[in-house]
Amino acid sequence: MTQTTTTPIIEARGLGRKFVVKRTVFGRPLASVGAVEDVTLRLMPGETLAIVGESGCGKSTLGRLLMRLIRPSAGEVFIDGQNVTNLSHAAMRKQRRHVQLIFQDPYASLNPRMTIAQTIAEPLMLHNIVPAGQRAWRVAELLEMVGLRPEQASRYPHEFSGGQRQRVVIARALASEPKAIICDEAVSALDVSIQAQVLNLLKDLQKRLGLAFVFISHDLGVVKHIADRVAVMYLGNVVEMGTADEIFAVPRHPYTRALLSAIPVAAPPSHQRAKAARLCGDLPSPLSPPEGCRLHTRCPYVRPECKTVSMKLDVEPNGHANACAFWRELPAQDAAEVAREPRNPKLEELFAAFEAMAKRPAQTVTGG
Ligand SMILES: Nc1ncnc2c1ncn2[C@@H]1O[C@H](COP(=O)(O)OP(=O)(O)OP(=O)(O)O)[C@@H](O)[C@H]1O
Repeated sequence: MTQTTTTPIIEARGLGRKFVVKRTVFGRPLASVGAVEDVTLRLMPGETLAIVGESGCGKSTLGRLLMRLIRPSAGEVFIDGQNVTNLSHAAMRKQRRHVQLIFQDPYASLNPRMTIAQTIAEPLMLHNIVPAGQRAWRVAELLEMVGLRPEQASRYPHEFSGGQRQRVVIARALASEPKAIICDEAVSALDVSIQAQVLNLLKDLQKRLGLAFVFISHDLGVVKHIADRVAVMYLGNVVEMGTADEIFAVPRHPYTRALLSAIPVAAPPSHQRAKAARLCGDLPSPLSPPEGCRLHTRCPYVRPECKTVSMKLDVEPNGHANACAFWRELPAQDAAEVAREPRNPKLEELFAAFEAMAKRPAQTVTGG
């Protein structure tokens, strides 16, 4: 079947995943966690969709569902137009070539007994991408693409820094010639300047290869500078989704406002501003999430109806979606206050470096 360029690389329709966390002595499920509930989204070619939210909100589970590493309990996943929800293990292995995953800890995802050349050549062999005689050449080319030197191919992971190891992981992901890469907290463990370099590399690769990214992160400061669109998650649900520009300029959902107001700021927020966006209490247990709107137990704008409303996304004509049934009635000045928050100077530095590097000619990396 010929695909048009408008076919999403990944599409989720009503995707859900429950994990049984307690069973009876006879093995029957007693308690389960709804890690992901009724998520519908699309990743288009060449775009970056960020998935953000607090720890435990279901970001990683959603990432694994999107590449069908785990099976959904509800809904469907399409990769490059093909429904992969119920594909067998073997068929899925072939399809997975199109979507690769990068984790936070590059050391854990590299085999310490394999050289970098062997590591990168593995997917080349597995998917039979280039003939055996051309593999060394392709490994060298991939190393250069991620800013490493071909002569580093014979080294082992422990001989590299954290940033260089993440580059190796990216080279291995690229070896499969994917259409999309899911980056699960891919730069979170790196320090600020190395983060800037790796983010810069990802953006550059996107431009050159037309790659799409799902960028899973708890760090909104980083997301703001890499994402085209953002999906905000709370207790397994997407509560707001829109372009990065809109989400950061006019956050609709109270949870998005709270997340934005939690970005570290240079000056302490005014009492007024902190109150406007502050959530009350702790994150409820995912074992027994609140009925109605999941946020109602913590929302500063809560009203009695919130205990019974559904979490259905209200989609505006421009595609911006948000799950707060009363968002049009929330004080508009609160959104403006949060959107105006000054940013962390350290992050500003990161992005300045980012921009400056984008203007420089490509070079190989000896340090980070
Ligand atoms: N294999 C599993 N078995 C049982 N519960 C799980 C499993 N994987 C995830 N969960 C639960 O599902 C929920 C979502 O977890 P997930 O790791 O997807 O969240 P997250 O937003 O990625 O968090 P973090 O940023 O801390 O990784 C959590 O309550 C978690 O405890």
